[in-house]
Amino acid sequence: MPSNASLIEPKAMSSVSYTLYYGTFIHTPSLGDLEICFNTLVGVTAAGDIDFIHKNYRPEEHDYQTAVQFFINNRKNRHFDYVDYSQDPTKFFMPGFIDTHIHASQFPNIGIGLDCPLLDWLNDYTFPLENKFTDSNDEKLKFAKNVYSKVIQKTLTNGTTCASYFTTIDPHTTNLFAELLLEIGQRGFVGKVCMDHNDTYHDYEESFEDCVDSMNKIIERMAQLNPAEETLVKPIITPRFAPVCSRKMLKWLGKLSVTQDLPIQTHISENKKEIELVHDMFPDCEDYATVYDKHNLLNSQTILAHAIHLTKKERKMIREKKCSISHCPTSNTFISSGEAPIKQYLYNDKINVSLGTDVSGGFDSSILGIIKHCILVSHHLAMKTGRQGDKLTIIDAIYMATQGGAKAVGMPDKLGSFELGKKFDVQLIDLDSKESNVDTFEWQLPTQHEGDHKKRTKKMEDLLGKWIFSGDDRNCVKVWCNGRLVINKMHYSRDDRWVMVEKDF
Ligand SMILES: O=c1[nH]c(=O)c2nc[nH]c2[nH]1
Ligand SMILES: [Zn+2]
Repeated sequence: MPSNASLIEPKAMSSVSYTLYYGTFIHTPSLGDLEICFNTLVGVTAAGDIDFIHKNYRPEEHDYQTAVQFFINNRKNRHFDYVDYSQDPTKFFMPGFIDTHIHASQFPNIGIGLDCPLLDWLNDYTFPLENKFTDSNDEKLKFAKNVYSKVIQKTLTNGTTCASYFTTIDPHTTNLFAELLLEIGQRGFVGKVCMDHNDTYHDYEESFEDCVDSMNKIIERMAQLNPAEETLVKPIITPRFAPVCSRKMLKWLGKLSVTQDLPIQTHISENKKEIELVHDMFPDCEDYATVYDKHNLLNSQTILAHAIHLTKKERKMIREKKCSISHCPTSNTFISSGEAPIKQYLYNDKINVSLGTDVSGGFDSSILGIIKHCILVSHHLAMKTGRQGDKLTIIDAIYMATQGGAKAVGMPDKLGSFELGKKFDVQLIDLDSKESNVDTFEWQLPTQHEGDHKKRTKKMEDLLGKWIFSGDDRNCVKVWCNGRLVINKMHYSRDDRWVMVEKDF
């Protein structure tokens, strides 16, 4: 938001419903930049677009009635909601989290397979589970529906409003997954896993021809599914990782990305044995990144998960091709893959980095959890290297979880922060929610009447630390996706002080 924001004239709008949100809005509009906006009034259209922002709006200083009147007159619309949390210092709005790497089909395996290295972990735990989604008879559809509904609900209740998912090789249950996203109300990129060369586990692979057929099926189905003029679910081209893909398939997928203008996601350089395997399988390619580049799979719409052991040359290539990295610290720790030097990627190599839960290599489906873990892992890396500069800050982590994620999924102008024209994909945090694990004391709260703005801001920054390190899903009390309220835990709360009124001024 511009710091000298004044009442901004909203665009003409014909819809009958409009919502004004008033309270503290916190975001990281650019890397290293945390903005805490107290007493901010945000207007959201029925289509879920932010079309009005007024920072530091004080009813007692401005003519509040006039401002609301302005809305009504300009819209010929007397019906709107007004939601006010401004009096409560423990409540604040944050952009919804964006999880840029998660395997929906692996949700039942959370917590299973500790310390099993990647290639064994895939054969022992992951491929057998994913294979259960194949053959779409009624039983399989029931199985998939159960798992997929749970993972969407779980991530949404943790504040994830958008995610880039891997499903399995199966197109039918992948389409079912997209339908569930729309029904439950989460924005999603849906990746049918492509793998036609699984040398170590032949039970779970597809032929090249089946892959082509399945991709056509999901592209066609998702084009039908979205509501008019909105893209809430979108296919994402998903070669699983180089070791299980033929050159023919990689080449076809690269071409498909261009002809259909579709994003790409895959894994890269997660584990040292995996890197050796790629060198053996693609001896003509200098490194792992070159394998993808040779097949036209690296561009500004590519998300590369893990990227722990990159060479300098690979980092340069990733930067030049404008790919994004999805950092998955929980998974990298759980299956002992390594510590990625994220601070260097962000600030020295100038690569866009986002966060991924990587369920179920990662055991935590909450991006708030991944924020904690990425900071702690970076501290361990700094202790090992002796470089203080390897430590990630809270601001870095929030950025990766929101605006960095928005860039990674190709929606930097629509998601990730509070700006005019962006979508209202938002979470309401309440540190004082029912059964909250966060303890706050009266003297730690930034109040309206705090004369000193700096002091109030510092107190809010401290509260952010409390939320990140001792908070959890219980503090994420409301979630909106595309302006639609999709999670509401405040129905029965004694402390529910929000008001929703339809006034006739
Ligand atoms: O963490 C991971 N999870 C997976 O499912 C996978 N497949 C290839 N490489 C992978 N890494
Ligand atoms: Zn993964």
